[in-house]
Formats: sequence, C-alpha cells, structure tokens
Amino acid sequence: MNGAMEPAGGEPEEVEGEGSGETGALRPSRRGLLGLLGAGVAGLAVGGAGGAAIAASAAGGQTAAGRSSVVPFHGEHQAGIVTPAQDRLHFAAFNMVSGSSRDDLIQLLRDWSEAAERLTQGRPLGTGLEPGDALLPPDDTGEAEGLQAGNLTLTFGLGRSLFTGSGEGGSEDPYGIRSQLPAAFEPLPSFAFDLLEPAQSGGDLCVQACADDPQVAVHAIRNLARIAVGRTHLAWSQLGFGRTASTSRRQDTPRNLFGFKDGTMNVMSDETEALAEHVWVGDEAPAWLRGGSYIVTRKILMTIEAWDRASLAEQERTFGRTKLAGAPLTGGGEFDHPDFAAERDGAPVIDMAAHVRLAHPDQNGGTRILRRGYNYVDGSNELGQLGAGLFFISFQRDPAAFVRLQRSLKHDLLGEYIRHISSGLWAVPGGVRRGEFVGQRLFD
Ligand SMILES: C=CC1=C(C)c2cc3[nH]c(cc4nc(cc5[nH]c(cc1n2)c(C)c5CCC(=O)O)C(CCC(=O)O)=C4C)c(C)c3C=C
Ligand SMILES: [Fe+2]
Repeated sequence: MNGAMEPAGGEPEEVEGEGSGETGALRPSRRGLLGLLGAGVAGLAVGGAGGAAIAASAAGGQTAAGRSSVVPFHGEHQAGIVTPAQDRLHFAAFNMVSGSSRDDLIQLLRDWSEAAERLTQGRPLGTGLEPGDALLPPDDTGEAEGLQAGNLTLTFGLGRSLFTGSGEGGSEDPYGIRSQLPAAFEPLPSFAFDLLEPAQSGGDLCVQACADDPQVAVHAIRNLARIAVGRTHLAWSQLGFGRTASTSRRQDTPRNLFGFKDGTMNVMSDETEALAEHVWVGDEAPAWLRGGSYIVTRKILMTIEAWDRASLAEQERTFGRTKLAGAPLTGGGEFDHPDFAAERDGAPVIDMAAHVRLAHPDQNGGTRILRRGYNYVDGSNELGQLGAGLFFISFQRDPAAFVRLQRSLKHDLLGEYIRHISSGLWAVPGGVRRGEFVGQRLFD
C-alpha cells in the first residue's frame, strides 16, 4: 500500500495555508481530479487560486468563489481543533497490534500523514479506482468518489498506553518513547456516576474525522484503518451528526438533543490569548507536544424520554438558560453574562446546581476548555428508548482542566438526565509541517 501513495499523475493543486483554522479556497472533487489527470494534463503545473479554478472548471466542478471546502492538513496546529466545527463526525480509537515495534509505529504515523494530506484535499488514496492489478483491491475504497473534500479535518491523538504499555501498572516502554511522556499526561480518574464501557473507551491512538458530509468522514476513517492493517486495528468508533459547539463567531450556535443552544460560551478561534492559555500546550511539555493539545472524549447518554416529560421551567432551571434564546435566566441576550448573584424571592435566579453555574470559569478558578462535541443516536432499545446523547469532545492544554470541571459537575442538575458511558484521553501533537509526519518530533 505504501508504494501506492503516489498520485496517478502530476500533483493536483496545492492548497496553501495553516491547518489551524480558516478554510482554503478550493473545491476539488475526487472524480473531477481523476478525470483531469486521466485527460492527459497530469503534468500541468497547477498552483494558487487561478490554477485551482482551471482545475475545477476543466473537471466540470465548482470554482469556489466565496465557498471553500478544503482545510489544509499542514500548519502550526493540527486542523480540527479551532477549525470552524463541521456538522459531521466519525471518531475512531485504535489499538496497536501486540508485538508491533517502534518502526511500525513510525511507519504507521508516516502513512497516515501522507494519506491524511490527500484525503483532506479530496483526493483518493493511491490511484483511487483506476484499473490496476485486477487481482488486488483498488487503492481507495471508493465511496467518496465524486464527493467534495467537505472541509474534512483529521486530528490525530496518542494514548498514554503508547508510552507505558497497556499492561498492569503501565510500566513498559514498547515503542521507546517513555522518556517523552509529559508530566501532565495522567490517566483520567473515575468520576461519580460513570458507567463506562471499557470496550468503548480509551485506545492507543485516536483519529477525529470531521467533515460537512458524513460519507467523507467515514471514508477517511475506513481508509486509515485499511492502510494500518497489521500495525493497528480499530478498537471502537462513534458517528456524530450535529455539532454541539461553535468554534468561530461566524457560526450560529447549534442545539444539543435536549433542544438547548450549546457552545455559546466556548473558546473561539479568534481568542488568541485564551487559546494560548487554555488550549495549546506550551513550554511545560516536551517539544513534540508544543502547539498541540489534549483531547478528552466522553460519550454521554441522555435520557431523552425523561427529559421530554420535564416541564420547560425544570429544563431551563437545569441549564440556567432559556430554551428558545439560550439567554441566561438573569436576562439579556445569548451572549450576555449570567448574574450568578441575582436573587428572586430570596433564592438565586440561577440555581446553585445549574449546569452553567457549575461549569462557569468563575466557579473553577478560571478554567476554560474548547468544546467540540456532536449529537449521536445509536438506535433504540427494546423499551423504545433512544440510545442518544452527546459525544462530548474537549481540547485543553492540561487534562487537569477537564478533571476540575467534571468534578465540579458532581451535583449538576443535569446529572439526573445523563450517564457517561465512554471515556478517552489522548495527547494531540503539534501541527504537521510539510514533509513531516504527525508526532515526528517524538522520535528525534
Ligand atoms: C466537564 C465538562 C463538561 C461536560 C461533561 C458537559 C456536558 C454537557 N453539557 C451540556 C450542555 C451545555 N453545556 C453548556 C455550557 C458549558 N458546559 C461546559 C462543560 C461541560 N459540559 C462548559 C465549560 C460550559 C460553558 C460554561 C460557561 O463558560 O458559561 C451549555 C450552555 C451554553 C454554552 O455555553 O455552551 C449547555 C446547553 C450537555 C447536554 C452535556 C452532557 C450531555
Ligand atoms: Fe456543558
């Protein structure tokens, strides 16, 4: 498979920019690019916006004016953190094959990085579906053929077990990187009301695939799993269909499955100082993690049926915000600050156990995290109850920030309606420079 990583012909358009946020300006489609290459213009030097327009129009595709669908893979930070949150998620956790070596891990990260660059540009792997050796499977599984790049981002994380082994006590060093374990990279403790399923928790590696199109996200995870065969295997994965956070002020605040606006007070992509303080890892960590972050995932089952029987007053009391506007119960608009000191008839207007009070930075020593979760529905059970909830994702400079918040939520009114059923924590290396692979500095 490695040898099949080269494009069918010359290099399609390059997409310049940082993987740290704003999208590029191209809308290449897989079929269009293949058609273009197949038409004998493979050697055409295509660069910049003009080249992109030529490529897109020759392929019968769209030229992108004002609409963009490629988020560069390379940049100072990995894409998919402050990138405006796309609407679809396929999150996957992987475990290394037992007996795999340091070289296997390096080659895996190299292959994944090469593949991620192509996938995020909307290009198929290898020669795509081009006829090749009929006795071999095609290089690409094909279901994204003809689809746009869809703002796909692929964000890679490394589990603590890669550094310590997954055995009892975690005292091994299977890949020779134990000395690079950051001091802050401690396992998450157990929390009150956890009902975690081990088979859906943790993992040696994780990949967060976000896109505008679910098929693009699924295609990416599927092909990354496929080229990883023999080195790592899929441990569990989760689909999400509606973002529950905004990371850019240009985005409307979405709603979670309890019908409330979610993500109002998130850390936004233009909050440079807050990002440096709360999201990006700094000099406290080894070089490979600087400019990176830690990702926490929590699959949180929401008892939809019980919630739907609760009165509007009870629902609003639970969050401390109005359901329609998402405004604090103390008044103003969605983005106005709640007045936690306000009282009515001698009682706090925002309940002492309301979610937004307990999660607010004022209650947590100034702690902030960047939330990037998704709604999910996994079907229903024999009682006719939806297996639905929030696949919570947060990025933070130190996992201790999440621990602090989650402990603070111990008496959250929301606790009556939710259960945490899966958990994960991974270190997300800093951004990938052109010609490098994700996490490369870990092996220097
Ligand atoms: C440990 C961190 C958090 C978990 C777990 C969590 C679960 C969770 N949250 C909602 C819905 C909302 N959360 C809101 C705000 C909010 N939540 C957290 C943290 C966790 N939430 C924070 C840090 C904040 C922001 C607090 C602030 O700065 O004011 C809101 C209000 C709107 C908003 O600001 O986003 C909603 C709604 C659900 C449904 C849920 C578990 C299923
Ligand atoms: Fe919350």
